[in-house]
Amino acid sequence: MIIQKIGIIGAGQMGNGIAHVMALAGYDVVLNDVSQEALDSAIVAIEKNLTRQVSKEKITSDAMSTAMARITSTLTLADVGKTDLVIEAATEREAVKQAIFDELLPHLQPHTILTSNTSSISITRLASRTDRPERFMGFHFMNPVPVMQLVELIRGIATDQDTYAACHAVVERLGKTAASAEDFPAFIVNRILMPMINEAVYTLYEGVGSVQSIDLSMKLGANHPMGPLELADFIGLDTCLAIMNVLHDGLADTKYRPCPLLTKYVEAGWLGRKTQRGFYDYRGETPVPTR
Ligand SMILES: CC(=O)CC(=O)SCCNC(=O)CCNC(=O)[C@H](O)C(C)(C)COP(=O)(O)OP(=O)(O)OC[C@H]1O[C@@H](n2cnc3c(N)ncnc32)[C@H](O)[C@@H]1OP(=O)(O)O
Ligand SMILES: NC(=O)C1=CN([C@@H]2O[C@H](COP(=O)(O)OP(=O)(O)OC[C@H]3O[C@@H](n4cnc5c(N)ncnc54)[C@H](OP(=O)(O)O)[C@@H]3O)[C@@H](O)[C@H]2O)C=CC1
Repeated sequence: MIIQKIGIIGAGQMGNGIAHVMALAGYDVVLNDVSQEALDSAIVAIEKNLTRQVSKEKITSDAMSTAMARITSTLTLADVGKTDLVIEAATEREAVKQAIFDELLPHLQPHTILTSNTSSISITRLASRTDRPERFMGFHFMNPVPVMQLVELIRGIATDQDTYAACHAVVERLGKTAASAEDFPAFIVNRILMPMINEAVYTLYEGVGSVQSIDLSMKLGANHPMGPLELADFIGLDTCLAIMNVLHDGLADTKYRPCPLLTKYVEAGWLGRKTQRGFYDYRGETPVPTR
């Protein structure tokens, strides 16, 4: 099947990154969110990130303006229904995603493929609540989307081969690489990455190291591009906690117990970069550790 028009639900850091790479690859994009403010900030972020690519001579300014012209934004989910492929990238809460699908389904064309960028939630369970489990799958980008090469593709129990092949072809047109993951809690990347981040928070909680020494150790001692606490702030502490809860509930093993300190930060609304405060405070010129 030919995919040309792509609907993206949720215009946060992932939604805007997905819109960016899709438009640059020549797809028409319809970007949806619940607030005009979120849509406006997404367009500003896409412009800024494309400009960065132009200044580094990765893309031409013509390619940038063509890509910007391919993106339309809307507050109405019905507009998203008129696309060939929908990628849901709203907040990592199952109830939020299910409510979106309930509202979207009556507007979808019969051929539309429905996918979720979820970091952890069961694709089979999300699909079972829709009218098209065979045309539903996980389409999991990594952050920052314009930079990271990988996309995890996750089949639910009912996903058919045509759907998988169509999504795989989109990943190839983006110039990215697909890895196939089975539908178990948090799939591959987050099954491995998130317990490491959670362990870094325990290391802080138990006083083994400060924010700075933990991040420095993993950057200089294990050659990670970002320390685990810096990365947690980058991903969003609410998203990290949500993923740990899915692992803990779904695999019923205490090794996935979210660190109480991670819960405390989320309860404080200190969600990392997106709220300007997390394990670091980003309100000044340079990030300052909060512990
Ligand atoms: C939670 C989940 O479900 C799954 C996940 O996504 S887990 C998170 C996965 N992501 C990671 O692990 C990211 C780890 N961090 C990194 O790889 C790097 O720190 C980073 C790529 C984010 C930034 O790298 P850096 O060297 O510190 O910064 P910087 O030099 O500014 O950026 C590197 C390149 O990316 C580009 N870049 C960074 N962010 C960008 C963006 N949003 N849009 C476009 N380009 C971007 C820069 O222009 C730069 O390009 P060049 O190499 O051509 O110069
Ligand atoms: N952060 C990361 O590193 C990664 C995240 N993901 C996944 O991508 C998804 C989005 O994450 P991320 O972009 O980081 O989150 P953000 O918090 O940055 O963005 C989520 C966006 O979804 C919006 N939203 C909430 N409810 C609805 C709704 N009913 N309809 C439309 N939009 C809605 C939010 O609006 P408001 O703010 O007003 O609530 C917000 O703008 C999650 O499933 C996450 O697990 C996947 C890979 C990496």
